[in-house]
Amino acid sequence: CRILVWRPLMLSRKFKKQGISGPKYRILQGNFPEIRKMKQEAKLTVLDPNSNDIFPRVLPHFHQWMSQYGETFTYWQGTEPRICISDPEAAKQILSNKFGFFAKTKTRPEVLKLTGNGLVFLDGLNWVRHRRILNPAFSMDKIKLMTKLMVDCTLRMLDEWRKQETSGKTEQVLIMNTEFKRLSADIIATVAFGSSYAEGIEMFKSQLELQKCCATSITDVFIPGTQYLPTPTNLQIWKLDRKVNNTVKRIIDARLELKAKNVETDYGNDLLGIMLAAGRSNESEKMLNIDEIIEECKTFFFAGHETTANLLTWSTMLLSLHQDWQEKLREEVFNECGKDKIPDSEACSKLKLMNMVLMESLRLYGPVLYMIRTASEDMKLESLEIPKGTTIVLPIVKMHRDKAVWGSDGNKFNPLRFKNGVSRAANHSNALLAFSMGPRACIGQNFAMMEAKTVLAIILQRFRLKLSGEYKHAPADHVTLQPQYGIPVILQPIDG
Ligand code: HEM
Repeated sequence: CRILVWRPLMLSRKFKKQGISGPKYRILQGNFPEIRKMKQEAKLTVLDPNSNDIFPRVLPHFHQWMSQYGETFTYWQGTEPRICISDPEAAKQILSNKFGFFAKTKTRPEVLKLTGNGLVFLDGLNWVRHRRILNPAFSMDKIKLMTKLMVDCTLRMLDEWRKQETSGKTEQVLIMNTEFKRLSADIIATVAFGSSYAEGIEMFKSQLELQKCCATSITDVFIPGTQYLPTPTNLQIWKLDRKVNNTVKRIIDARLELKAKNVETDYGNDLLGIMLAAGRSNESEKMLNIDEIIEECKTFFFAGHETTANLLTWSTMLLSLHQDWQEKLREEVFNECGKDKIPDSEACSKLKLMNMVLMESLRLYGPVLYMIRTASEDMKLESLEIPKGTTIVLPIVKMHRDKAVWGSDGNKFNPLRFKNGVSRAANHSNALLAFSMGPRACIGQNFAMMEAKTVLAIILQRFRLKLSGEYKHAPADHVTLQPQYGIPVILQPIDG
């Protein structure tokens, strides 16, 4: 009674007193029925490829409620009270809070199966311990060493493309989102876990299926306990989870075996090696147990491949659409890396224009659509009083194109806005939240940027890219931002 009726009533009143309202609460369901309906309708639309105004399509419920109730509004995710806030200063206060007052929001069990209960969802001392152990795996020195492996995986993908070429044809059409997902799965499997291409692809396939289950269930009411019922969806989720766990265990066992047979003197200095070494630590604050290692493997596999694949996908779409920028980047790649030399980390760090294009791509088509935090105490946020237990939603898709923050061309593709650095691109220094900010900012940011630059440099050296006439511009919320109908791109060999 308290959760279903009393709390929603009291909280709605508390917010109303502060001049904040939103769609009406419905017992148990909250606003799920409206969210489902609006999302289904939005998915039927197709946008003009030149339009970057994707907010109404991707998060139609937020768009609708903002126009009805104002930029700050409340809504109900089932019985969970949520407040949506788009102000970058408020976002900064939330994300930079070091005392855990804006904690990670508890997530649904099926999402945890997909992402693993690792760094992304941990909180408190557990998070501190994990982050301290894992940080060294992502130092710039380590990432530079990883670049060579990233190159090898990319060249392997190009070999595959060559095999698929139809004889006599110089051009070929590829569905770039699929290609990049496979590639980034291969890269994270090789670079972070030292595993084989086959194992990487197996993880990628199982996680892709799990992601489909999550994308459909996320707008259903969650009743605690139902995750244990043998429903067809749960049976499917359990099966996929078992597959993922088995693959992870095989990868871990292979590494332990190398050490046991004295083929290697330590566990290796990649992410997996660092975690396994922590597994042997005698100091509790430097120690990870085997279950924690398995969960972290799932987390890094998912977070490490899905997001970067999206960055590559949308950047390719934008470069295919903006031929002038494609030419500028190719020229830069030729100047810094040469026409047919394999790019290394040093050359890639000199690609200033490419960096600007990637930032603009992350602004307009960043993989993470919104971030959420829960107030663990009654909190004051600027003039707003946020009651304990309220979930705060930061709608990145909306904030990244806010004309008041980014200027009148907020919806336009203009990489030059980043020419003086990220902090000067808008009228708030933390306006770009693609990698978040503060203590919980993305641990893999440098890794992702190095991977994106390496892969794009190698492709631009060899191909001209053009969008196929089949392309339908339909960015959609599938846990991350995905092209609903894929991104078919025509690749013309440069020397062809
Ligand atoms: C373009 C690529 C990427 C984007 C846009 C991105 C974005 C983000 C964002 C927005 C967060 C904060 C989420 C939140 O607090 O709610 C985050 C956290 C995280 N990311 Fe990334 N990410 C990317 C690539 C990567 C890669 C390559 C890895 C690993 C290899 C990675 C691993 C993580 C982890 C483990 C966290 C949790 C950090 C913590 O809470 O301490 N990400 N990422």
